[in-house]
Amino acid sequence: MNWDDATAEPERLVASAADHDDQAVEAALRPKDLGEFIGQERVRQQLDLVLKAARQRGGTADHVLLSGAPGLGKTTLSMIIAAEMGAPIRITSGPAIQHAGDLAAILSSLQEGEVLFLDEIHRMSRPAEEMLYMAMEDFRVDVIVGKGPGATAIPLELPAFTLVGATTRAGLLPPPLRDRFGFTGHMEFYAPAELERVIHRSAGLLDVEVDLEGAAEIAGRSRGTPRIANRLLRRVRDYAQVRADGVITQEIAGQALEVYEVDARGLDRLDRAVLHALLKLFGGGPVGLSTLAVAVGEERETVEEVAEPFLVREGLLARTPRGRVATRAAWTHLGLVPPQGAAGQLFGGQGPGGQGSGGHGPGSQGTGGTGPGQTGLFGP
Ligand SMILES: Nc1ncnc2c1ncn2[C@@H]1O[C@H](COP(=O)(O)OP(=O)(O)OP(=O)(O)O)[C@@H](O)[C@H]1O
Ligand SMILES: [Mg+2]
Repeated sequence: MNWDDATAEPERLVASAADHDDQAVEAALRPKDLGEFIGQERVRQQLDLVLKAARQRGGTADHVLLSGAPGLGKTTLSMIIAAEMGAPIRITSGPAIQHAGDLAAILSSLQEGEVLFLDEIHRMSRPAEEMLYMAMEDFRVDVIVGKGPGATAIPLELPAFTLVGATTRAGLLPPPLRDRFGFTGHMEFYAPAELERVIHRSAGLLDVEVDLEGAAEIAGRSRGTPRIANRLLRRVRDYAQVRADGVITQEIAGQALEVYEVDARGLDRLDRAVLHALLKLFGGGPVGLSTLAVAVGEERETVEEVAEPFLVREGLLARTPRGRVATRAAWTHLGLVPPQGAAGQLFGGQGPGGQGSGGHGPGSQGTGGTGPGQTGLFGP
């Protein structure tokens, strides 16, 4: 399999970016209004107020910026904003707008009150971005006609519109752009119980039967991401249909995801290969990224950008100035016992496996430290 670049990521069942198959079904699975949208309580409540207030005033809603990891529902929410405002929506993306002229053409063709959804807004070109500042603030743009000393700026009035910008990297937005949004919603990863609701809802729409434990099993492996939950549900459905009576139970979900190599915590083959190398070959680290990548037989970038973010988020791996280090939870997760004196065993991490103050665990011999991370390399 090819993990070499970002485009390879969707080949993974646990990739957070949409693949071809997702695109085909996502439209059908998208919640249509705020009431149907699961989780993200804070963003949902705040947005509800913003939209209700705008409706009461009979005006257009303030510009909205949505930030968060792929697959958490930014596109879905932008469509909901338009639906709640009873407004049409125009969808485009930062990379599609390379020239200011492209943006001017879109803006000038908007209807009054229309929602303009600008996905990956952090990837817009500079000149387009500058044009957007004025458009957002004054509903006006200056279109430059001609070149050099003869160029003139022709002011163009725009209809009032609501810009909904989406980005996976809010930090990459220039402050002047960020400041022009009236409301910023930061989307968080979903709790397992919320993902269970997503799965039950999607199962209903896909006409699949799933019981409570079956949904919980899939939710636990979905990395906090509705898109992954929906994808795993579809794969488990296949298995249930071919190998069983079509009903998704805990047992069926577990068996199916074992076939697809997605483990109980949502790690796939690549994630486990990285952890396995770190633990078995380097005693838990610290080890440099390049060395680790060679051991896994992958590119440095693949390990760093594809596997590590989730491992770090899960508290299984830590990036330290001395190199990559496995946490206690990593040893537990792979069912391994840390060797004596390994640095990795002294790094507690925050994972559920990182208990280790009791003095009887495999990693707590010796030094009398009261908790993980207090001795050895990472001690005071
Ligand atoms: N809160 C939610 N409730 C139910 N389903 C959801 C929710 N959020 C997302 N989904 C489902 O997850 C899938 C992905 O959502 P969406 O396309 O909105 O993500 P995104 O944040 O725009 O991702 P990307 O950054 O890749 O564009 C959709 O099929 C949608 O139905
Ligand atoms: Mg999207």
